[in-house]
Amino acid sequence: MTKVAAIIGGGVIGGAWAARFLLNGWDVRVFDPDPEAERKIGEVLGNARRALPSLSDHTMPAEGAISFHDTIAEAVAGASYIQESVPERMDIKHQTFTAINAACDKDAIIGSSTSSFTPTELSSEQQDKSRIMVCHPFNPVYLLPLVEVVGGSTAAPEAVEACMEILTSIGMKPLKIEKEILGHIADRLLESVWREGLWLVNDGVCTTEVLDDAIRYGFGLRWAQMGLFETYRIAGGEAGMLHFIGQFGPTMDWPLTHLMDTPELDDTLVKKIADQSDAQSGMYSIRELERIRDTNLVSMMRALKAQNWGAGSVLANYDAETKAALGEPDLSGLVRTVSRTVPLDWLDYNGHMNEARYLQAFGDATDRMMEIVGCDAEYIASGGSYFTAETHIRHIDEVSAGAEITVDTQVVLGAGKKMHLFHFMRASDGRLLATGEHMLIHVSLETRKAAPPAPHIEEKLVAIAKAHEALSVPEGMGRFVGQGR
Ligand SMILES: NC(=O)C1=CN([C@@H]2O[C@H](COP(=O)(O)OP(=O)(O)OC[C@H]3O[C@@H](n4cnc5c(N)ncnc54)[C@H](O)[C@@H]3O)[C@@H](O)[C@H]2O)C=CC1
Ligand SMILES: C[N+](C)(C)CC(=O)CC(=O)[O-]
Repeated sequence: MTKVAAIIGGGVIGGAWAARFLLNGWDVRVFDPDPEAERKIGEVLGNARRALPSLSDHTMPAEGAISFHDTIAEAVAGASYIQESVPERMDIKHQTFTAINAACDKDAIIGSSTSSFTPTELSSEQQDKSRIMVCHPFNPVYLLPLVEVVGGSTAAPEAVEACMEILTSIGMKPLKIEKEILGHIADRLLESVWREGLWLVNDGVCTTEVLDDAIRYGFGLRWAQMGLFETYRIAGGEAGMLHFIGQFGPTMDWPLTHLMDTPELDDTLVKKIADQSDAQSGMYSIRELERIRDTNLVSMMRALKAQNWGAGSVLANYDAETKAALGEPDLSGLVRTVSRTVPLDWLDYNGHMNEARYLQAFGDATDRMMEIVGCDAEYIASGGSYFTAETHIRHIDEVSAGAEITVDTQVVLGAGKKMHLFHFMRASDGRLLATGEHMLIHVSLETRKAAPPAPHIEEKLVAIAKAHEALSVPEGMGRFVGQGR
């Protein structure tokens, strides 16, 4: 059954929530009084379609349908999840929750994007407070996994759990915050850095650009993968956190910060900041800046996925789920071993998928075939595996970021220590993009030498190879470089 989400308020944050749900297969119903809302959300969706599928190594669910509605009552009809993202004003939030509560399904989860308010404040005018909670996301919501989920003393624990499950299923990392407090956790941290930044620009210590450089060339990279405490533990050397605090604790009493003090945001300071920001980034439109940000985030998060670390482990778990949803492959004909989108970081200076990525996709296809025959992580840990001995790739057609590609695999030979595979890579319109022919040899990981596979693996491989004898010999098999066409 199609799942339905309602998005109430479709600005910067609501539009990106809409994209996150839609691209995860949910139908999305939007209410926003802004006559330009549909255009703006359309543009955010365009950027999300370009970036989000890049994070996964498997095809995402088919996109849901988006619709725009004239009232909150219409938008929330039939929705099991409702996300409020109206302006950060308590009067508007209260009116919105009243309208939502009057019309929504009685067991629908209602999340608020509020960056400051607590669930107790948000639900204070509602009879039923049990399904209203803070679900505070981070911009861009369609890429960044974190959502601070705060049920406070008003939301029902089972509603909070149900909410966390939904957010996990759309590839997010719901972080349950047990104690409600203004600004939750992350914005309290961000605000102290923001406040200090305003002072440094106000006092003429640096420009907006120098300040941003101080973050992105240094501690920003550390924070992205280890946060604050783990980073400082390492900074304490072998003695760790105790030594770190021993050494730097006393500096906390030095006048290094303005903390609660804010410079007066008068016209002069606002103009100074806006002018410096224009000089720094005014050559790009906001949509261009979003695309630059998204490409960088995708590359960084994919790097973390390869390490199964931090934000990357959320992606790895999401991929495991999408892969499991594919079910068991049919082995009687060509076997589907890869189905994915070409990610943004696979492009090169020619504006198409780089040659090395063809091998990466074929390598993934081989890994999948190994898994199918039983050479999975558990078997490899027991000491057996396959090594690739020879590869021949033909680059037949080009493909660009965002394109859907598949790899189908023929087992040419699967007897003894040998596994001879022939991969066909195709675009979604059926174009043959490349072929990959690979000879793999089973090895003992102890001796690092050729060795027979376990009987259950050879049996399965032989059975697939036998079934594939009915397929025609792959065109191009056994070709050599320079051979005429
Ligand atoms: N911009 C950010 O970086 C973040 C914002 N948030 C939170 O998200 C919420 C929305 O903020 P933004 O998207 O930045 O604001 P925004 O100004 O971009 O969008 C607000 C949207 O709400 C619509 N709106 C106004 N009155 C409405 C009503 N009565 N019913 C429905 N829609 C209405 C507006 O037309 C606009 O499209 C706030 O609670 C904010 O604290 C959370 C995380 C990050
Ligand atoms: C500026 N802000 C407080 C609304 C920012 C956030 O709430 C989170 C973010 O995305 O930075």
